[in-house]
Amino acid sequence: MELEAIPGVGEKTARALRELEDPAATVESGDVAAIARAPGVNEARAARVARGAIRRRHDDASRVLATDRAREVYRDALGLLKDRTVTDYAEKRLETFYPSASASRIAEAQAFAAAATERDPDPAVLEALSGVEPLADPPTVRVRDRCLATADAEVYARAEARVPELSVETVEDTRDIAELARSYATVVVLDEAFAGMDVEGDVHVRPDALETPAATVPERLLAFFAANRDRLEAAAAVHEAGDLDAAANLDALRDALSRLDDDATIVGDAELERLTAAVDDLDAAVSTAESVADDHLREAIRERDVTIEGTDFLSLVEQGARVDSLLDRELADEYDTAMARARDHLVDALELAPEEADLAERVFDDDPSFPVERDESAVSRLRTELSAGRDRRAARLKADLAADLGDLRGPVEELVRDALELDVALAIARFARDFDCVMPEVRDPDGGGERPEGEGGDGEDDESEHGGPGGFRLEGGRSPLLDVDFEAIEPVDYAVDGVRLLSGVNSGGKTSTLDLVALVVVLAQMGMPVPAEAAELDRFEEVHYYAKSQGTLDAGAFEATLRDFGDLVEGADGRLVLVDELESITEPGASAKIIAGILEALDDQEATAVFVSHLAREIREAADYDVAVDGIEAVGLVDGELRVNRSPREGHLARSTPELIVEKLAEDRGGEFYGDLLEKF
Ligand SMILES: Nc1ncnc2c1ncn2[C@@H]1O[C@H](COP(=O)(O)OP(=O)(O)OP(=O)(O)O)[C@@H](O)[C@H]1O
Repeated sequence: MELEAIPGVGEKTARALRELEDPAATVESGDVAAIARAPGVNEARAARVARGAIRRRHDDASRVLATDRAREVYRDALGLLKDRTVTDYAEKRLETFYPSASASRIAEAQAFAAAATERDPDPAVLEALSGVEPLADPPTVRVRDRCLATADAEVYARAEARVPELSVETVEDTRDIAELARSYATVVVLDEAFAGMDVEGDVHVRPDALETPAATVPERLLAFFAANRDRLEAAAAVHEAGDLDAAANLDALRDALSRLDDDATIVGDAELERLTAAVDDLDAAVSTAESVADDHLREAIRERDVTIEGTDFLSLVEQGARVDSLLDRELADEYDTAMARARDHLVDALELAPEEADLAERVFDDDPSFPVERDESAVSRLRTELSAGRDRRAARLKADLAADLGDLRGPVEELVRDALELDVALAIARFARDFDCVMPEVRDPDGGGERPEGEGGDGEDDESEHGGPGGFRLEGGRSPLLDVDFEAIEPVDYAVDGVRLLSGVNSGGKTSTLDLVALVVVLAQMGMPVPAEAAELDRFEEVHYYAKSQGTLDAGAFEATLRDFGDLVEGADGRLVLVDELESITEPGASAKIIAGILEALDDQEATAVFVSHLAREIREAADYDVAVDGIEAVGLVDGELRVNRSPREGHLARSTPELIVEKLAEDRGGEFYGDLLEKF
């Protein structure tokens, strides 16, 4: 796949993405964390790349969010979903859901969301999710006791790239290899040509060494698992808490992790621990053994009467002869016992194995002396033997563990990804539960689906080819973005096909209705469930939502706004237009005319539009066609408070707040003035 063909991926990003192991598959996977492993690509950029890949897959060039307010609603919708994630990953991954005009993309996202809403957001799973993060690549470990050797320049370059942990050395002949074997504990020769050579030391000819990194540098796998231990354990806990099928064998994973220390060394092997301790404690144990022998001899000498013959005494005095000979003669048995005790101490303290004990024997020789003296060269031989044993054991255990971890490497990647994706699904599930959502029906505007049925619609043309204006139908919609507790929100029913004016009392909920419609449409085209009892809508190409302007515009801003609407009415088919009190941009008379003109143009194009306005009557008069007006009705004034029916009534011009107040005064007070006033409405 040409990475540059993905919308939003330039040359630089493509170059970074090519550093990934399998760029095309990674980008297609939508795995934001995996994409973000490309150098210099942060998670926000990764989400954009994933979105671009989705667009490309669905040949989706749509830009549904056509205005600032529409984009704001999308951000709010996304925010509601993101608020329900546990991991940063899920937050970013949710950004790959965007309102689309592509039927296949919406269907794909709906399938994901529908499966997600089946999930049970179990608190134990959510708790476990808090420890899950994308797997990290630890920094390269340098291994200094092993090297790679080759005579081939190409192999050299490949080795440097593939196994950065080891030094790569150039060799020409076996002499060079023998030289290396003196500086490194292990030499791995990469060229077949050297097979069968006879070189002293730990030298292996392994032409496949670059293809089998687990065997060549087990440290790499160990470091990876050690660095990711917490994440792996958390991902395992998520699967267990949720009773989910795990991509990796969790027992095998736990067993492998229990053999691995945080610094990527081996733990839990008694033999390795014994050998490590023996090397570390060797000097101290030899000193203690000397003391044990000395104590014994000191005790023996103290309790012994020694008779020295005159000649011996003379030779002691005259020739400086050592007292050892005396010891040898007089205390031979005691000396043997002292030596035996010293050796026993060494064997016991260091827990030496029989073949090591043989070497320990030689640390204390049979030449009598007091104080007892160790044989340094024997100590050094013992140390070399123990260290070599320890290193051999560690290397074997590392290789064994790396082999086990190698089998788990792919599966744990999936295990963690599944846990993170579960967080995405659970966020959607929680959103759907928290706001009593339903999966909307998103219809193909060019036919196929049913037409929206407005209030009073007879549904007779249900089977007909879908032509004419588009629309939406909402039942029991409740916007979580309203400034009211969700439980206190009154459900709204509203069905629109074509162009409508929405009238209504002040604070009746007109703006809130536009917000609800925009939110439902944006969520629906993201493929998400929507906060309603039932919802169906045409798939809109663009959503143009204009919020109420703050006061009258000056001439320049007014002209700019008019130009916006000029572009709008000349735009593409399949638009949803939501406009809140456009009249506030200029004086009421002019506003009514302008709005009427825009409505006419939109009606001609069979767009779907809702214009909130207090000038419904004036607009209707100014328009050259019969403008449909819906109304949010006041049911009455109770204790000075308006009671409203939040669901707009179709074909009904709602009475305004002033009219209601005049009516109330006419009723309460009577008299000609209020009666005449009322008649003017
Ligand atoms: N469905 C609803 N359920 C509960 N309260 C609502 C609902 N819709 C609106 N409200 C309340 O009414 C308030 C006013 O709503 P909104 O701003 O939508 O009215 P409006 O008709 O646009 O008012 P205005 O004519 O002054 O612009 C909201 O802030 C909210 O508190």
